[in-house]
Amino acid sequence: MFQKEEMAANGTGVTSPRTPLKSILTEKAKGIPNDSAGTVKAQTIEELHSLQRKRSAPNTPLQGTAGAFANLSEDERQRQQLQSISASLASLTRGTGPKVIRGDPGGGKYQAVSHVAHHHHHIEAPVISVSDSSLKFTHVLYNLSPGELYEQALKYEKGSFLTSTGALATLSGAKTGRSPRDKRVVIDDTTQDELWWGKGSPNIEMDEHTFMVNRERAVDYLNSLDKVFVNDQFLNWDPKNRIKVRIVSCRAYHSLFMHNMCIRPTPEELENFGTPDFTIYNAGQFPCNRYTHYMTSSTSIDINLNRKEMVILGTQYAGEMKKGLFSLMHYLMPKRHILSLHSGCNMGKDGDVALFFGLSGTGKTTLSTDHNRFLIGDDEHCWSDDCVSNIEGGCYAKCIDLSKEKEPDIWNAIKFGTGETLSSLFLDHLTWTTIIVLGLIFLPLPPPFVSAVLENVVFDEHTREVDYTDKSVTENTRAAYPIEFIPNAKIPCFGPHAKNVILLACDAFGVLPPVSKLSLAQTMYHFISGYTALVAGTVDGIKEPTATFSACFGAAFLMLHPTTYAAMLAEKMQKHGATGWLVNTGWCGGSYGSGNRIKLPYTRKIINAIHSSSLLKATYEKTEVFGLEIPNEIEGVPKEILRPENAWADKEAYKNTLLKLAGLFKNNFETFTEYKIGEDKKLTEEILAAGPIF
Ligand SMILES: Nc1ncnc2c1ncn2[C@@H]1O[C@H](COP(=O)(O)OP(=O)(O)OP(=O)(O)O)[C@@H](O)[C@H]1O
Ligand SMILES: O=C([O-])CC(=O)C(=O)O
Ligand SMILES: [Ca+2]
Ligand SMILES: [Mn+2]
Repeated sequence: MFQKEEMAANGTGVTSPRTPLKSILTEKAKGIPNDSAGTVKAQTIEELHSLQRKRSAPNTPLQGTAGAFANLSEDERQRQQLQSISASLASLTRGTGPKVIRGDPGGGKYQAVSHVAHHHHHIEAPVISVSDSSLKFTHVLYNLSPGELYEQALKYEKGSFLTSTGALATLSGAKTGRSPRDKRVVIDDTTQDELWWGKGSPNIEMDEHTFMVNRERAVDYLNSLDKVFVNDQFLNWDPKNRIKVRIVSCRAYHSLFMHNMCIRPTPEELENFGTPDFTIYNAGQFPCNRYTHYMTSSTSIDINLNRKEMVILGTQYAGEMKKGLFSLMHYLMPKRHILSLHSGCNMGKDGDVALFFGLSGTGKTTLSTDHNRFLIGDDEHCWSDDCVSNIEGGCYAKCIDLSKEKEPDIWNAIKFGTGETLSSLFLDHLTWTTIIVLGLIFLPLPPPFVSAVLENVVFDEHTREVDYTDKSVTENTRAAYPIEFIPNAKIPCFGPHAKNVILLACDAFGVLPPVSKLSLAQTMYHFISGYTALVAGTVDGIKEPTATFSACFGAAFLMLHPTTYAAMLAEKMQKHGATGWLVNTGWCGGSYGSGNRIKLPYTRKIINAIHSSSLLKATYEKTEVFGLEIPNEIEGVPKEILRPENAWADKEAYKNTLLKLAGLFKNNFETFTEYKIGEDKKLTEEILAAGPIF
């Protein structure tokens, strides 16, 4: 608010010398009370504009709450927060953190809250201004709200636009998918023994020193900017196993993406945030130095588990951050005997939970988002001794050919607005013991304002309507939206143990049946195989479907050997009596090119029959080669598509294709034949026998 003297000022700081004109008599002067609220309490345009925005710091800790810092003044709290961020951004060679200041360098509303922090971290070195970089300020945009991030994006980031539904459309730059070949993991004394290295592993090694070179490059780049975005957020809805993450990035798009995808802390939670468990330095706009050891391109995504850090150089594809954190969870959770899963998850009205495993584009998001069921999450989960919990706070849907009719909930989630939280509705689905065990208290929260980010979509310049069929930028167009945008999301996002484990494969060969019931050994066989025909686009450079095997339906994110996760899954399925299913969401009646992709409404009917247990009661017939149990009928699904050989016109071609695929399975599994799965040798033998026989 302006002071009296400033009110008299004309906005340039100079008091007007003019004598005011004689005022015209108003109604008030005539003795008529003016009860209309029609006049603004401002003397200048600048003052009027200043009235528009009420001073607040929505993401700063609330005053007067009984947190750890409750006795700290607001100033002291802000100072500590800035100190922590300065420490995160510290150059480890110079031994100091940058001078950080809160707010937008462009003169945003936080300018006045600015607070210099020049603090030492790690190494207590004397302050010598060794370079110009230590003289400049880095402005920190800390946990901005979607509205603020919109303004930042629209003002400063080329390719950012408002779409007709209020979602923010952005471009991810040259990369429109992840770059798994450029992912590196630091090998040290611990990780050398703990992690999965070598053939089939996604973990390409990097030494600590090279990591530090890339880290310094990223940190220097970030500090050279006028401003950086900092998000402090959580992973995992299970409060006992929550992980605190800090994401430092240079684009509002990245900050908004992570705001949507990670769990959003309440102001009180933020107050007690403290030191993050893991930090991402996203300097994706800046390339890595190709002269650096291990670099094979200008892109480098580096994870250092010991330092609890990740560095991104040379790619702005936001999915790298999401999946980098998922890799972290694949390391941290098994250490706590919790299984991390690349799966979707939903729950029926009776509390029956289903997991949907599958590689990118096989239908995890599409099929877990089901209007008749409660969504727990669409992509990343943990299965502990207590519950199945979502790791994330948002969903990431493919939106190529998205249609309002086929996927209404996803379509409607691509907006700017408030989410619906139905937390209280779900209380009766969890027993009180579960609630006590989890130590949870549910408080109805006001629905926050949130917003979807649309990546790489094409829209009409004038109407701003998105054309979801347009692949001009990429096939891998995506929408990232907070989970509250799904009307029947189950918040908090966790539920009881899984009853059905659905393995999704998008079979481009068209020989796998649309659905089959699996024995435990078969479930494990197919889980370890992780077959699909990779659908175009998500992994950079792949444009057409090709057969892929990816252990645990997500080898790209595994940190430990696949058998670790497989053994845990087997144990949990056995213990909780879960049934495994293999669902082909890919081709039928012929391979890719001659047959057609199975219609989504049919797949939904199949999934419904699994959920309702009606499929469990069906009669089955075993197929040759893969030995899969196929149901004889499912209501609403044409009988002729249930058995692939009936759907193929050319029976000979079918048989050949089937054998070809079986051969690919066999080849792929060879790597695993020497491993033991779980405690039981019997299970290992059964799994080996559960593959195709020909
Ligand atoms: N029969 C079908 N079953 C499931 N999805 C189908 C089917 N036919 C077409 N699709 C389309 O396939 C895509 C499935 O993508 P989805 O976003 O669900 O992948 P995902 O498994 O969540 O992958 P990612 O891990 O990359 O997010 C959607 O675009 C969906 O419309
Ligand atoms: O990471 C991505 O780009 C999308 C995704 O969920 C996956 O590939 O599994
Ligand atoms: Ca998805
Ligand atoms: Mn995924």
